Amino acid sequence: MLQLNNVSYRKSKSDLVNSVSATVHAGDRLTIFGPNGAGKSTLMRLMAGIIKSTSGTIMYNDSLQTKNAIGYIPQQLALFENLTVKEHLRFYQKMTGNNSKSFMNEMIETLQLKDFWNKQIDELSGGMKRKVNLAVGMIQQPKIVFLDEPFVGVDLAAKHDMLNWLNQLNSRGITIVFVTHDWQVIRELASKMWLMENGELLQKTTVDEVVEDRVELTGVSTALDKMVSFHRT
Ligand SMILES: Nc1ncnc2c1ncn2[C@@H]1O[C@H](COP(=O)(O)OP(=O)(O)OP(=O)(O)O)[C@@H](O)[C@H]1O
Repeated sequence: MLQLNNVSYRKSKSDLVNSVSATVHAGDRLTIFGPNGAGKSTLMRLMAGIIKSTSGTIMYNDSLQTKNAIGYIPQQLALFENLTVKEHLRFYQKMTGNNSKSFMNEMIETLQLKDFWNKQIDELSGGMKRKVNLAVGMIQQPKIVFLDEPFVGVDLAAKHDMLNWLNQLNSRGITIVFVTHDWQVIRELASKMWLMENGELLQKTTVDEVVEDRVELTGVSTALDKMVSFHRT
């Protein structure tokens, strides 16, 4: 579905992403894992087409070359403080041209947005805003979605709603690529895992292999080794 060939991204004389080659397949549930500053967000932004690689190529298959096929949900909330939840979703619905009532209803239902449907964004808690941020990013019904730390500050109940919906979408074929430091989310949402450090993609593995200690980590820092070992069963 998406293939990276020796992709690098250089800024201020350093390689934030260094010669990454990998493939994302249709239907994947992939997490990119690694310490702060590893280059995870930068790699996702490259894949989502938000920034352009300095060298190397990213090939998208035909299904990703259609309008609205690629979704990106940034870590920074991109919401208008003085619009209500309803106004937000109607606005983005118009912008993306996705008028599917059933999708909108499913989203409202699963994310339980009705509870604060007519509230302005500046009246919402951080966790509620995250739900709206997710809804706004998904309204175009992308074929692949990149989510950067979508669960920061989200309580367990809201997290459950969001995970439930993302898993539903994935079971209908949407490819999910995300970054998080939240291991509970990784266990519930990811199947594949890329381990990243210092701009390099060190290992392509699976969550099961990591938690069951079936992956041999070579050339990783103590920090990454610790981050992985903490979560072994
Ligand atoms: N615009 C920029 N210019 C220069 N350096 C940058 C820029 N954006 C990010 N960086 C640096 O690139 C490196 C990778 O950043 P990135 O945000 O991709 O890492 P990350 O793995 O997502 O980190 P975190 O887990 O903390 O979110 C960091 O060292 C960061 O300081």
